[in-house]
Amino acid sequence: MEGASETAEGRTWNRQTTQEVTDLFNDRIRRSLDDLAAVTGEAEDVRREEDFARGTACLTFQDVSFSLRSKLRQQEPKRSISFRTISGDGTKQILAPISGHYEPGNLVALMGPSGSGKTTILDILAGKKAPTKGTVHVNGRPRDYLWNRIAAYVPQDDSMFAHLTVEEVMRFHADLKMARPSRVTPAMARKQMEKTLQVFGLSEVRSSFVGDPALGARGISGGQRRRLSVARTIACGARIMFCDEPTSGLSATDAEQLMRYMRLLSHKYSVLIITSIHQPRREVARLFDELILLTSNPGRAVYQGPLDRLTGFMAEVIGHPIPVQVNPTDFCMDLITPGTKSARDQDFIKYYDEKQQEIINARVEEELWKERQTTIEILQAVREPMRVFGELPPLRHSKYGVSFWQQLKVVAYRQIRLRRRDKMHFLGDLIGAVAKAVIFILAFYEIGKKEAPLQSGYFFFVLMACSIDQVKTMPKVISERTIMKMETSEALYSEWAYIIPFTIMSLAQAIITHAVFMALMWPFLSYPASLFKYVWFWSLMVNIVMDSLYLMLSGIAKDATAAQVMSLPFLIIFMLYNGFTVTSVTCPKWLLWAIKISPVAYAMQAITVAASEICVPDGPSCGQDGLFPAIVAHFGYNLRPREVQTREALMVMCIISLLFRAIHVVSLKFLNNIRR
Ligand SMILES: Nc1ncnc2c1ncn2[C@@H]1O[C@H](COP(=O)(O)OP(=O)(O)OP(=O)(O)O)[C@@H](O)[C@H]1O
Repeated sequence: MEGASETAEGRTWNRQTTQEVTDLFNDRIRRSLDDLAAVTGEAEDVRREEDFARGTACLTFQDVSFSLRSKLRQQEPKRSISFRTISGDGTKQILAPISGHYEPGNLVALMGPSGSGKTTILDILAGKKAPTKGTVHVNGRPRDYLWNRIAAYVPQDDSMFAHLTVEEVMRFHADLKMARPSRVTPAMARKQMEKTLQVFGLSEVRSSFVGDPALGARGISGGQRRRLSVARTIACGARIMFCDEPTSGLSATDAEQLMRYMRLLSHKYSVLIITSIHQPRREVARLFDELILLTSNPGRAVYQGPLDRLTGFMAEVIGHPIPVQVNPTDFCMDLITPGTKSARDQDFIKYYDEKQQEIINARVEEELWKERQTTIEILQAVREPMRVFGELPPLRHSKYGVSFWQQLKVVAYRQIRLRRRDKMHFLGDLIGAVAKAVIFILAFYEIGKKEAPLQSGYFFFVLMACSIDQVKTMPKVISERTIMKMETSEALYSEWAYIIPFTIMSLAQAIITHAVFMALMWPFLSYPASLFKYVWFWSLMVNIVMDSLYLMLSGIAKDATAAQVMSLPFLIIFMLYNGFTVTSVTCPKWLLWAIKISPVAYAMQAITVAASEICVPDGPSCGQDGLFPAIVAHFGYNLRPREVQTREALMVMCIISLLFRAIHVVSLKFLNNIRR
């Protein structure tokens, strides 16, 4: 198919039979694997596939730097601070200005000692972190809203849902990033995914759960998680990829296989891949085309250029020829790591500042003026060869690869699956509801036959139990949030596609478990059935409002401990000013607002008033002592007509709940972003 006219071929191919399309597709898959076997790191080891190497993107960055406001200045004596890292205005330089230009079809290694700013520069180039100064351009233009459609990022930590299989993780990403041509059947897509899994050595574990050692959920190994993290990103078909230490935790053989595939990808399809890596062995190092060497204190570039020129550079410029039997990257790292016995970082810096920087700056200036494809043109070009396999949906002018409905469908389906799989989550809730019901039955058995004041105590404790019921969900919601943040920062889906199904499902779960609690407990209380709807409804309302509170805090807080601490003032106000222990009669006037916003107070009032009407001396067993009217008066529940009270209670509870949920949405969108 190489070299043919795209439109002519496109028309011809579209007239092909389904069998021919399938054969073509399978042939491509097979050839990819054959090509991988040929990757050696020699020049021309990989042949560029012209048809599928369209839509190319180069990356240019100019004087990119990153600094932080430093607290060290106030804490440490001035002499102990390196003059190079803390400037006069108290900022700490993490990354000194660096410029560069990288062409498509290159595999670029980013190396440097720990803390030299490799992650920082990757984050800046990938658009995860704003630089303090400097600009990043793609094809000579600032990155636009379509950036995440052509770029992908593999972070250092592999945050994934424990209860998804390897295959499902892969499919989730592909379904949200790639539009599938009409004649590519699910079976064909699966075959392609299997190829990727095979390349990454994951075929054997394709049906295994990812797992999470922190949660005690068994799953694939750490190295397999790392490979999956890279594989799912690669499967998204990005034109520029950033990988933060993709080989960490991998065996030498696995690391080599991974980097060989990256070389294949970059050379065959003209993808630009920039990856940080810690001292690769010789066989891996030779797979890279370009090298960016950084040193630390502060992080700064000391060499930028082709990797195969490193040996000459070391001998001629630095005056340290690389011994034949020594790994060149190990040798370099020893020299550029400040503070070591063999450190020659100052020689590197001197040469870089005096000679190399000027050449790089001139190149960057020149490249920025060249006319290249816009992002939308890149996306159009990438689609063209795909027409071989059928029609594609219209190109979306959006940062997301698929429509909102498709995002919603894929994300909701995953959430349903996770809830179904994470049996302990739902079952735990159900068991909790049953246990709570048993405790209440033991404590309040036939409470309906007892004195009215004791019955008020029962109402109060039901509401208390419903108030703190959902507090346990916060740690889980926060850990899910981290994954969601990671995924939305990659523009896999919008926050709404996560929030809508999440809200519906957590609400449904709360309603079901609350109903179980109430239904189990009620028959043992000797209350008339007519009171059930009031106790059930108002305690459910309290449950829902408090659930919104915990969700809001889970969106705002940095971690679960912070969320629990932040919940205390709310719990004190809502649960102390509850119209029972503190009533509108006993409360100081200036604190009446606390009762006015407490959902527990409204629910307590509504249930007691309903009980006073149902539980009368001549009526059902409850309230035979005739004390309910006195209790209603004592707590000041009779100050306004019941309809007004009900309307006000519903309004306040709905407003508070909506307010909390709105803050939850805003915080999910804007707070706790990944690496900003
Ligand atoms: N937001 C931040 N707040 C505080 N310190 C930061 C921040 N970002 C970066 N740093 C500091 O900047 C330095 C460089 O960090 P970075 O993670 O980029 O280094 P690295 O080369 O990737 O390190 P490693 O190889 O250990 O992953 C480190 O000392 C780090 O603590």
